[in-house]
Amino acid sequence: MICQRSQMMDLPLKWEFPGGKVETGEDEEATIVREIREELHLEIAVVERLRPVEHDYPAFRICLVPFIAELLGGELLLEEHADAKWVAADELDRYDWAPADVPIVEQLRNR
Ligand SMILES: Nc1nc2c([nH]c(=O)n2[C@H]2C[C@H](O)[C@@H](COP(=O)(O)OP(=O)(O)OP(=O)(O)O)O2)c(=O)[nH]1
Repeated sequence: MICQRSQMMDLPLKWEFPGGKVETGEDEEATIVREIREELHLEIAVVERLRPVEHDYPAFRICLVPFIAELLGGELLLEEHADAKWVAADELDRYDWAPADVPIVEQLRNR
């Protein structure tokens, strides 16, 4: 699943993999499960951790930790994003990605 950031967010209208920042005391897997629940109203189970990617934006550096997850349930409701789509791995390069995501798109396309 790919999501389009809203006009109100940083990196407006760029596509990303849904997620968010780790909170104090939380591990990375708990973060992705919580963020997907909060942002999309979906329940997931983590299946695999992919290679993390570091990226320098003009104002900050980010480390993105990508996961493959299984969808367990829920009804999709977009709390923050402008759009969400299910796309095949070979369609990922048609979207205008947040720059930090480009190496993750490559990892997925090469699997
Ligand atoms: N979730 C997510 N964020 C990404 C991706 N690529 C990318 O550059 N980012 C950037 C955008 C943001 O600057 C940052 C994630 O912050 P966020 O605003 O989504 O996190 P959050 O939901 O925890 O929000 P907040 O607590 O700061 O309001 O990472 C991506 O694929 N997914």
